[in-house]
Amino acid sequence: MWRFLWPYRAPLAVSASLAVADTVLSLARPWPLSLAVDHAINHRPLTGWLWPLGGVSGAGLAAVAAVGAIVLVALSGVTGYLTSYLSGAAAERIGADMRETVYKRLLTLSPRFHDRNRSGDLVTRLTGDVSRVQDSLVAWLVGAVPDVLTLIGLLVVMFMIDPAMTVVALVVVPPLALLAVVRRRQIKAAQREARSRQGDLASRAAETLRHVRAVQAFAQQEAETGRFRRENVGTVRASLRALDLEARYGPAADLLLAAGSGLVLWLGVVRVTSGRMSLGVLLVVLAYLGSMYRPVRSLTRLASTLARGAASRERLNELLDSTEYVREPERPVPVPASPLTLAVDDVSFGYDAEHPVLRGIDLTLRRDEMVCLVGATGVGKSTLLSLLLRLYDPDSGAILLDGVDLKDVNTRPLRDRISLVPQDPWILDGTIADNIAFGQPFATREEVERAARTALVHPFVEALPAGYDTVVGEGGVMLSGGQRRRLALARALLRDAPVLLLDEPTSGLDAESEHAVMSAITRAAAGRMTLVVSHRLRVATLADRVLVLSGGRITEAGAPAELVARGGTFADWCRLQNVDATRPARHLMATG
Ligand SMILES: Nc1ncnc2c1ncn2[C@@H]1O[C@H](COP(=O)(O)OP(=O)(O)OP(=O)(O)O)[C@@H](O)[C@H]1O
Repeated sequence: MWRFLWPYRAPLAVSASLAVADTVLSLARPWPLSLAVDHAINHRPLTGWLWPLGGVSGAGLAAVAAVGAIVLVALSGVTGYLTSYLSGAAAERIGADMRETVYKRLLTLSPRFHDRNRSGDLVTRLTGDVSRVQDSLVAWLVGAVPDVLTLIGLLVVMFMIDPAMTVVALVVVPPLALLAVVRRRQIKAAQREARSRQGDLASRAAETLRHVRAVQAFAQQEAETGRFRRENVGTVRASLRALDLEARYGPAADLLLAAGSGLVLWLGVVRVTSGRMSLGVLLVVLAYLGSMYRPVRSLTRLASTLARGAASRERLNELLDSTEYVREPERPVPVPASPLTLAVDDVSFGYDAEHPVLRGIDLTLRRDEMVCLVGATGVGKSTLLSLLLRLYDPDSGAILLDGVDLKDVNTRPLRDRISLVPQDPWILDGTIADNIAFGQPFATREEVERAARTALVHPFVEALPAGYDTVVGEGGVMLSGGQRRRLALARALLRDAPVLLLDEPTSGLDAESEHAVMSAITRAAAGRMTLVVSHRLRVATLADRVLVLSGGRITEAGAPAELVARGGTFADWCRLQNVDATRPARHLMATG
């Protein structure tokens, strides 16, 4: 966490200095009282630093004491304001930096990490936990630092006035410290549990709201509300446990402090009555004691805030310290600017060690070639695309772009060479133009429109009142499935990358749209390496080669007509889907 504090060392140092000034002012605050009691009322001689007031009358001394008290409070107000504002502003900025760092890290962490963690919980960490750490920072700066300084100052002055009484007042400190340490540990554990419950609750709410249509279609509102209620109650219970620990802590600390005050009062009265201490000094000592116990008490209360912050800090550190991201090479090799081949060489991969998904896959993709990977659902087709994008690294084997292993290049330039049309076209809540330009933010409107025309987005956009500036809603809710798919295709085309990966590009389209998208793909594939993954075998008729993936291996490979002639699985599937793969469609599509 120190790296977040370091850039704000100047304002933090200024506010710490002001806190010292505030401490000095608060140490001076009881002295006007002593001046009034011992000198204005009891007419004790004015010695030491009070000699300039030698000739002043009793009433005059009382007025000096009153004005002094007001000036001290006013100055203290100014330093207090500046300390609060400067440290609070620094904490806000530190919080913003922290949020940005956590967000950046979340975007870097590999899909493996995101597969394990629920997005609602991650959002809770990004917002709620960062705020709590920020609160604890403010508490440190505005609370702990001035309190500790005040305490040290008070102890020094009290020790100078009366060492024995100071030692008596300090008797309660060791049990208080023990109480703080034990309670802090318990509160932190309870707060961690509460935060994790809150994260789960946010995840459930986010997931349900994202799929609210399904919830309504299956009439599950009641059931979902019930499930939410149970988790909500669990969250409240966890928070109450933490609250209970925090609430018990205050009175226990107060009791210890009261015991200390009682002892000092008794000793002070004995000393005043035996003439070893003036009443004014006793009043100052008691005022100091009150002032001393205030920071001690607020420090004990602070322990709860800090424990809460510590629990959140642990949750953030889990993200910041996570090493679950695709490693960038130490000495990266440049990525070929316009590669000619993409080769998968004996690649095996599984999401976990026990369940291999791909075993010994070999495939080569050449420029201006379209390869179609077909296979049953869940066989690992999309997984292979993820490996080509280096979202995961293969367990064995290598993927080579013009002979360069993907592990030896930086991910950013590698992904710049690849355009992906994902199976589930991801649409963000913005305009159609924003969505098309997502991977190419500086594209001109002409370039956006050109990609939109190729991907057959233009015809339906023209019919919309705001055209390319139409806002499509969260997840593209205002578009049909087919429109979303075409939008994703336009986005991929705009990137103008040498490698084009298409995951089920024609699923969910009617025959006419399928034909149109196939013709768009044909035009987009010109001069590129294109790998299409599909169930729909009509799209396979576009390909130069078809690969059949079965049981994690490639079991058939060849031109579509060749595979039909061989009479294997592909031929059977073509028969089932009523597709004639003996006539290559790519040439027909390209010529319109
Ligand atoms: N993130 C993941 N974590 C664990 N297992 C996964 C993950 N993604 C996919 N799988 C599993 O890996 C296997 C291959 O999944 P993949 O999505 O690659 O199949 P697919 O051939 O693309 O299927 P479909 O045609 O239905 O899209 C499946 O058994 C799936 O359950």
